Amino acid sequence: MVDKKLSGAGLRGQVAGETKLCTVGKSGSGLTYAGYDIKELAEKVSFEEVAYLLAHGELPKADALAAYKGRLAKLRGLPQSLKDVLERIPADAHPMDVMRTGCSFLGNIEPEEDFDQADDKIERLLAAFPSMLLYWYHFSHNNKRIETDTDADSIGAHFLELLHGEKPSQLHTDVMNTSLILYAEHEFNASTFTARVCASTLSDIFSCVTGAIGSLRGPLHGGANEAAMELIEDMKDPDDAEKTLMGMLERKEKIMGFGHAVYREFDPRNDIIKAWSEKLAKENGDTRLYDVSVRCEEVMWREKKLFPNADFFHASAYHFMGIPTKLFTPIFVMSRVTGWTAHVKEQRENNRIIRPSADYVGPEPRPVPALNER
Ligand SMILES: CC(=O)SCCNC(=O)CCNC(=O)[C@H](O)C(C)(C)COP(=O)(O)OP(=O)(O)OC[C@H]1O[C@@H](n2cnc3c(N)ncnc32)[C@H](O)[C@@H]1OP(=O)(O)O
Ligand SMILES: O=C([O-])CC(=O)C(=O)O
Repeated sequence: MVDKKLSGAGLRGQVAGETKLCTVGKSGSGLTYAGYDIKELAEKVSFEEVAYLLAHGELPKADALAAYKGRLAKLRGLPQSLKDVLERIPADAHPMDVMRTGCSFLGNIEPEEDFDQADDKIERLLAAFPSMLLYWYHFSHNNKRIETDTDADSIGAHFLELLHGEKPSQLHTDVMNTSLILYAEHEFNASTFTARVCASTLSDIFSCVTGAIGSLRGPLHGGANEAAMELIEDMKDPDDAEKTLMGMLERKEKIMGFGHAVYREFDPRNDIIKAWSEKLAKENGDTRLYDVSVRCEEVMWREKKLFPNADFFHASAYHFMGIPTKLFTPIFVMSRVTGWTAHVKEQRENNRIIRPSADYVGPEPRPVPALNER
């Protein structure tokens, strides 16, 4: 991977701390979790193994994995007071706001009272996020109070089963597994940095994750998968896609799902999710969304040397699995909570409060005028 000139505003290229968790754009395919290449992880392991790796530094042995999955499965239920809160959130709320409120409320009723409870709280959040999201979704949209316990063997399958009310196919289970792996961790991205700043004040883990959800919500970060879907859904065919994009580029509009703050030539997660999107398109028997996405990729590279990031082909892949667009970014939360919380633990292990400085560009010192003189 070619080194990108990283400088300028947005703290770009500045080292803000150390991590053992992840490298972005350094070597090989450009993304590793605890030394493991993302491509190999996506091919060989489950999301739960990646979650364990991020929480504990090593991949689990078979018995540790079985115990971990067993614990997660038992933590899927929601307390009545949390269900009551979720029932008060209107159907037109953004589901990312539901995740943020759900996380924050759980921190009230099951608080982290001591840092040695961190692993238990991380497992609780990981297990409860899909339940929170879909309990709210079905109540607010279908007036239905769903049972959030399932016997699904994975978080991805649990999510799909709660969403659709039936067991997912193997293909859909595999796509969700890969998607959750791809989104799990990404060094000092904006939401993770938010979590680390919060952790550096020695705050509790629910506060760190609640803040991170707020940062992920924006369209320049996790919200781009939804924005990408809104872009491609109206494109009739590849030629229409090309025409739309050329117009947007001419008007200097941002194309969501393209570009990256660190990668320069490609995002290593793109090829992986793109391949799954193609498989899903074929299974669906309607490849329009996949075909227009491929044309968008070609046009953006030809015109601007911009490439799809992890979010772009996730849009079509999720759509093919019948996932409503507004639930796309919350799936990112269900996954990235593993990375965020691993960073919180890492920050706590070697902490100094994060407190940078600013260049002052305001007025020179001046006297305060009286109210009637302003
Ligand atoms: C999982 C994730 O969070 S991945 C990121 C998801 N976000 C998106 O997809 C939103 C669209 N993309 C973007 O806004 C940006 O590429 C970001 C926020 C991801 C990175 O921002 P930066 O690091 O500032 O981008 P970078 O320095 O590479 O930008 C270089 C130039 O390309 C332009 N550019 C970058 N991305 C895009 C895009 N998607 N569409 C159009 N132009 C773009 C920038 O405006 C900039 O032009 P300028 O120098 O004339 O201002
Ligand atoms: O690293 C970033 O800036 C954004 C990103 O791709 C991620 O968080 O997955």
